[in-house]
Parts: sequence; structure tokens; C-alpha cells
Amino acid sequence: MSDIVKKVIEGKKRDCARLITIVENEINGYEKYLKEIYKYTGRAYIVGITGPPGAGKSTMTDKLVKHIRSKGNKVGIIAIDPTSPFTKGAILGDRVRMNDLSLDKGVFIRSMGTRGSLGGLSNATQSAVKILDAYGCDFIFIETVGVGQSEIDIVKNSDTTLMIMVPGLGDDIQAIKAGVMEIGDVFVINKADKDGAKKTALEIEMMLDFKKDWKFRPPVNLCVAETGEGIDTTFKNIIKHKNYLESSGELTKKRFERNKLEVKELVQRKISKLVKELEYTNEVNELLDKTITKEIDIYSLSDILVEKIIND
Ligand SMILES: Nc1nc2c(ncn2[C@@H]2O[C@H](COP(=O)(O)OP(=O)(O)OP(=O)(O)O)[C@@H](O)[C@H]2O)c(=O)[nH]1
Repeated sequence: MSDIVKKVIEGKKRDCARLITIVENEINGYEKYLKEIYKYTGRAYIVGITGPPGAGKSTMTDKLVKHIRSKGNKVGIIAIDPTSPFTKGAILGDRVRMNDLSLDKGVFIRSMGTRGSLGGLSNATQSAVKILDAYGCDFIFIETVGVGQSEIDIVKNSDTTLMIMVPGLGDDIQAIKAGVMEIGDVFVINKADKDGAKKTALEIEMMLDFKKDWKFRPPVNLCVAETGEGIDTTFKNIIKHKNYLESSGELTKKRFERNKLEVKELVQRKISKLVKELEYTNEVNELLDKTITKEIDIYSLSDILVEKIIND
């Protein structure tokens, strides 16, 4: 086993950070480390945190993590950094908010980009989850920007997805109704110190009523992340979902599906790389010349190249 992998498994924080960087930058040999890490994964419980911008995702993560830490568990946090310059300020703010957490030896915080090659959570994020798992985290939080694709991706990559809502979404709830139902395993109405929190909770309950055949009906609770009120209930609800997944066998199914998707992405990535490499060979350029002179058609050329990729 490589020295760095050994140190990560022993729980060395600096090596954990170093390995994530190696994987993020795809430094030579990174896949060998991931292969070695793999059998030490599967113990951590992965929680995705999502919700509209400004709903209090960072504040909630901070408080949940502190709650978990009071029980002595080790926690990893991956904050997904939106690549858009638009939200940069908010992310800097998040870092400041979680500053005191980063001083805690039992907490590992990392922010990562959204640049997934296939539009999903980047491979680096999925790999970082595995590294943190092998490092010994009991819980790993993935906090995302609550927009579009990243919300869907977080569901695929988490065991439990916590959907944060805030009072006064009103019509927005109607608009996102269908999508939201699929996304949240646990709902929390944050900023319950503001007017209308109970009404929002009721609206979500009504929305959940539309579906009759829940195997696990998502619990809904009120919370004031800023003061910590309701954090214990939110955590209990996450654990309720965890217990359900574990006792029903759904957790294994979920992880099977996740691996299936990840393997597919890895294969696609590897093939795309081979296709890209082909573009630069003289041999291909010569064959392309022949498509112009009609000595060969482009379809036969594609067959030749596929054969070449398979056989080389
Ligand atoms: N009144 C009230 N404000 C809150 C509460 N929780 C968080 N906030 C405030 O809401 C604002 C946004 O909180 P964040 O935790 O940054 O929210 P976020 O969802 O991570 O924000 P983005 O990263 O911009 O999407 C901050 O000013 C918080 O102080 C709460 O329970 N009540």
C-alpha cells in the first residue's frame, strides 16, 4: 500500500488533504491511490444539503456538524463551489462562517469546483467523498448550490438529501413541487423565526400528500439554524431516514445504483480521452484525407477507429 494511502487510513489530516489535491488535479498515479482506498470505503454516511440560494445551507451544515461533533463523531464537509463568479462572495462568506469548525480536529472541510466533465458532480468530488470515508469520517456532508443540475447530482451521490426551504416561497413551491418531491428525503423549514414558517411547512406536507405510496414519507420540521433551535430534530430526522434505508435494504440498492452510474461515467471518461488522443495522430489525418477524396467513407472510418481503440 502507498505511504499516503496508509496515512489517510490512519487518520492523518494533512495527508488526507494532500491526497484530495492529487486526485483533484489528476496528478500522475492518482487512480492507483483511489484503487487502494476503495476497500476502506463504505462506512461513512453521506448527507447532501440543498435548497435555494440564501436558505441557510452553510449555517445549517455548521450547526448540524457541531451537533454531531458533540457526540464525538468525525465529520467531513465538501462545499461545492459554484464556478460562476456571481456567487463567489457567498462562498467566501461560507468559509468565514465555518472558520471555527476548521479548527476542530474532528472536522475536515474542503470546497471543490463544479466542473464535472459530464455535467455532473465532478469526479473529484466523488473521489474526495471516498477519501474522507477511508480517512474515518462517520458523516460526510456535501453542500451544494441549490440550482439545476447540482441538486439532482447531490441526490445521486448522497444517502440522505436534506432539502432546506424558507418561509414565504409561496408560488415558488408550486413551481418546483414536482422536482422537490423527488429530491428531499428530509425537509426542513429554516428561518422559522420569520413569519409564515408554519404555513410553508403545511404547504410542503400538502405537497407530500399528493403521493400516497411513500415507502418513507419525508419528515418536515421547523428550524432556526442561526440559533440552533430545531437542529436536534433535523438531525433525528436524518437518522430516521438512515435507519429506514439500512433496515429495508434500500441503502445497499442505492449504493449499487450509485456505483453503476459512477462506473459508467468512468468508462465514458476513459473512452473520451482515447477518442481525443486519436485526433492528433498522423494516421487518422491521412485517413481523413481519404474521406475527402472518397477513397473511404466516414462511417467505415469510424468503424476502423473504434476497432483501433478496442485493440490498442
Ligand atoms: N433569520 C434567520 N436568518 C438566518 C437563519 N439561518 C441563516 N440565516 C441567514 O441567512 C443568510 C444566508 O445563510 P447561508 O447559511 O449563507 O445560506 P446559504 O444557503 O448557504 O447561502 P448560499 O451559499 O448563498 O446559497 C445569512 O445571512 C444567515 O445569517 C435563521 O434561522 N434565521
